Amino acid sequence: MTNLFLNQTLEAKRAEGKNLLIPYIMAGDGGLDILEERLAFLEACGAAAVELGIPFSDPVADGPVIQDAGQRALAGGTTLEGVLETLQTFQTLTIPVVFMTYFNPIYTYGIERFAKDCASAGVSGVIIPDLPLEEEQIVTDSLNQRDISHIRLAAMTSPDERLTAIAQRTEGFLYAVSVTGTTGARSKHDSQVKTYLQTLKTMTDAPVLAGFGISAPEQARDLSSSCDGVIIGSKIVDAFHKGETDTIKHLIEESI
Ligand SMILES: O=P(O)(O)OC[C@@H](O)[C@@H](O)c1c[nH]c2ccccc12
Repeated sequence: MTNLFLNQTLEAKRAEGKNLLIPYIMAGDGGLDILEERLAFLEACGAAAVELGIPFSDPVADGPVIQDAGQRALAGGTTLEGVLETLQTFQTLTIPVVFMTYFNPIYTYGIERFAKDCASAGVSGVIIPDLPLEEEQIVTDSLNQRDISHIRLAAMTSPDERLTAIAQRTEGFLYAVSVTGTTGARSKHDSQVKTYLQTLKTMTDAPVLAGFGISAPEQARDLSSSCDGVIIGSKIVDAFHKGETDTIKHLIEESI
């Protein structure tokens, strides 16, 4: 089963006529003791869900801002175990949290144990950027048994046939990677991005969110007009690190 809390929350925001906005933050950047406060802040700003990164030593798809945040989190002693334990201590999560983690930390932790602990920590979904469709079943089955959604990523370079398979299998939402390359703010997107987003919309009933390279409300609204919303990482990670919470509030409020 897919995660109802995530599905219903996204649906409710869409029914209000809002664009979906999912901020990415790195767990443990600034310490795990501020995580609860950050989730509450993002929810109050109007975020639909939060994508929580698990720091990893070899983050192949991360750009420099996210890599640095990961290094800070690792230096502060953040582990997958610690993140799960911290989430367990929170009363109830009133905003859906989805993990963004490479496969290696899950494998090391133990796939079954990971699914079980995510469920008891209230994690709604998981994004695993380096797990190809052909290899995913062992993880997907464990997640689905615990009602955790496996959110798939679509790449602009994939042929239509593969995109269709990804779009049909995705749970919760479809993460439409909207650049070729790593994460990080960019000032503009390829003109083909909107066509790609519209094509993905025809392939699935799940919400489609564009991510990578989005850092301004105009950009977010522009891309959202071709799908259901956007994911913003580097800009938000950087603003939290600098203590610029007003920037985050403004960015979210003006994007949705
Ligand atoms: O930072 P950006 O360009 O706003 O992109 C979001 C991104 O950071 C976040 O979703 C993410 C961080 N690491 C990833 C690895 C793969 C896919 C996605 C991610």
